[in-house]
Amino acid sequence: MRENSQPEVNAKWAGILNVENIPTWLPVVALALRDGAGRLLLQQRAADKHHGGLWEFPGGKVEVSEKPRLALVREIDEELGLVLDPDRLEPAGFAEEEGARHIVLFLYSANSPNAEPVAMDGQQWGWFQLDEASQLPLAPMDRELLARLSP
Ligand SMILES: Nc1nc2c([nH]c(=O)n2[C@H]2C[C@H](O)[C@@H](COP(=O)(O)OP(=O)(O)OP(=O)(O)O)O2)c(=O)[nH]1
Repeated sequence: MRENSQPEVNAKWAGILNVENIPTWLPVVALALRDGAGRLLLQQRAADKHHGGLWEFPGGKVEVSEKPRLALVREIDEELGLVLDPDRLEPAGFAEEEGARHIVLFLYSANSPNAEPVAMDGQQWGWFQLDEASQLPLAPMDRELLARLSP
């Protein structure tokens, strides 16, 4: 960028460049995976993490330069040993959480009648009908998204 002789103009550009370089929100992707009986796979967050002990859709943060659905394929492989086809992930809504970090959670859905998940991080997980899932202590965004899923 060419230096501008006016200091206030330089300061304005510096501000714009800062905004571009510092993310103001954290993109997270998660999966509403259903088995052959229409049950949802949910897992419990580790006690020492944000929303520790609460139940969530499996998934995680989207890394820089990673496309959302490929980030989800990576996370599901890492967490549950399941390899998904990115083309079979359907957008299923999103939710936002204000806080020290502003999180936007993008939910995708997929069906996998014969999935055999493995808890790669030793986390608790299970298949739940929608009414059973709503009885769990869920992370706030997950409760909101669960309510919007069709039966
Ligand atoms: N993966 C996932 N994360 C969720 C859900 N609901 C929800 O609030 N979150 C939050 C928890 C975390 O702050 C963030 C996702 O990060 P992550 O799953 O990679 O968790 P992490 O252990 O690396 O997170 P952290 O220790 O940095 O808090 O989104 C959900 O359904 N799935």
